[in-house]
Amino acid sequence: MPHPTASSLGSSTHQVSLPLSSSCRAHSSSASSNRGTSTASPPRSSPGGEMGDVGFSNLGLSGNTLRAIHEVFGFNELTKAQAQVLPELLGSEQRQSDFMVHARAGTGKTLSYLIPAVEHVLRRPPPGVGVLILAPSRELVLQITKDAEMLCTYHPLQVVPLIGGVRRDKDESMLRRRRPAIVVATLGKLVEHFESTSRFETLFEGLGLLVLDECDQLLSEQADILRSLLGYVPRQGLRQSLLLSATIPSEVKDLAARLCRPGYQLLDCVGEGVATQDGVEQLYAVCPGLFLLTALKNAIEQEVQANPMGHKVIVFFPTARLAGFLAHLFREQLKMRIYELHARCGASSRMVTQQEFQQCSSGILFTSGASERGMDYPNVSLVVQVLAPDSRQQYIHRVGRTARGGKEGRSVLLLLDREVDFLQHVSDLPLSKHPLEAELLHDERDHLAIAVSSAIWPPGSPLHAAATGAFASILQHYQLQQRCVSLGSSEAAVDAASEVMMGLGASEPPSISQQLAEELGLQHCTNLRKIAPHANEIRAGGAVETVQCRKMASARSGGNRSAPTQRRPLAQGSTLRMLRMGGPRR
Ligand SMILES: Nc1ncnc2c1ncn2[C@@H]1O[C@H](COP(=O)(O)OP(=O)(O)OP(=O)(O)O)[C@@H](O)[C@H]1O
Repeated sequence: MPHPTASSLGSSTHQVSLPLSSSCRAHSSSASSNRGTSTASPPRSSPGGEMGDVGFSNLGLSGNTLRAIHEVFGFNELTKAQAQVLPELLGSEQRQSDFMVHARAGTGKTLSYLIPAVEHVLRRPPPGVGVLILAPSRELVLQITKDAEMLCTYHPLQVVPLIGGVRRDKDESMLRRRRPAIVVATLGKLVEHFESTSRFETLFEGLGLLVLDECDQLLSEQADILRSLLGYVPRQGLRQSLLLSATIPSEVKDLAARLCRPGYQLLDCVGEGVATQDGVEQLYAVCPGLFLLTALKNAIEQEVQANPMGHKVIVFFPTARLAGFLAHLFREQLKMRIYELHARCGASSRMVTQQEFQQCSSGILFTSGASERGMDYPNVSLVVQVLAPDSRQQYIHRVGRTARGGKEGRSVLLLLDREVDFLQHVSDLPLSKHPLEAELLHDERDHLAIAVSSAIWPPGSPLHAAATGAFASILQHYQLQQRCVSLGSSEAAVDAASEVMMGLGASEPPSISQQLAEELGLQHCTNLRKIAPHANEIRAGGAVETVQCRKMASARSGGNRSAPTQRRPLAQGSTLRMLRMGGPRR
């Protein structure tokens, strides 16, 4: 299929911004969402003070939409953000205007666009798909689909998700069978269909509404692919666009202005106010790399002890490989049950984990980018961020996974001592030093240091391979992604990554391939061990673990890879224990 010319993103329009009152703070219902359960619940009463005073019944919605809001979601009143946004969006079709919505995380943006979307297709039944909703991750697409289906419970409208990891022929048969009015998709999967599936574009000829959820991420990180997509769907003038996010930096406003029709409106529920939701206590602790694991374990432990039956913890890592390695380490070495969800998990396991973590009353999830935006896990009591986030926006979205819907929660940021620069980027947020920082760094009789000693994850073991991949991914993170922390030099990035790995129990920093070192601009770093390319190389999670490397490692450990105690660190004290001597002990 020929590639149509890209349209709207390239054209320029002028922007008319109509900021609303900035008095709209992030208050919403304390009622928990029905996500994660399929049963309808009775209407919930709204908590005084948390909600706006507008009822859904005042919006002039169709009877079946209203019934679903009351009976399936159990909501009566709009959140304050919804009260600002929904009347504008519902009345906008006649005015032919596009909208950008800026409202804090957890304030109900999803229903703010789903309700107008459903009313739109009811008023103007499309020949094919009438509403296309784009979101940056598979998990978010599935969550939005579920909400859309709940909202359509009493309407004969079908919703279909299109995400990576599902075969295209399966998508095609679902589209043929269900004939959806609403499609929710990740950009990559959608463009793949437009490029490869016969007559796919005809489905979208009657598209009247395009929604970009987490628009700043789609516009900045997926701009090229978004531009391709816009070549396939009806032009700007023929459809309405709604763009939403909890973070809309000014450069994104400029990009968005090109996607929207001239005269688009900005509905700003945050204004000059604090960018994070009211109910979240935000703390940070500064840890030497060698104590990172201790701080993480203690932060989780404190939460479990405070809330044995209802602790729900999300731990964010900067990379999928680090999340995977730590999940493995916690399970094997610390015997803790950990949910794991990141880009390196298979598609079906991601779906299962998402559902399980949504439904559990207590649990600990180790994750990375896949969960940081839009995900609505009910009752998350603690969010931990390990290492400095890449950006202010990332920090805000991650914090937004707790204290949603007017509830309360805590967030703890674990920064390396080299990363304190990050705090400048969030100096306007109510983030304070953890009052129990010293306790977080305390490892009773080096219990943890011993437990994670690398002697019991010898070269050749899955944990060793995962550690090698995690190390490479941290280097990649510092060299290519981290925009808020300047470590000063490539050597300092290697030192930071090495320290983290030693803190996680490695007896020495892993090595990476010469090729990867060159790709990351680290080939001249004398503090980095590099392995020359080898014919028998084995890809081990992004780093290259060669047969030669394994032989070397095996030789170092006495030639017997299956004998974990060659270096007897448990008897003599682990490398980590020894390295920590003189560190913050208590
Ligand atoms: N009117 C309402 N009354 C009570 N609860 C609501 C209402 N609207 C939404 N909620 C609930 O509030 C929670 C957060 O809503 P939602 O996921 O739409 O937030 P969001 O603003 O999209 O957040 P994010 O920026 O993280 O994507 C959900 O559990 C949702 O079901």
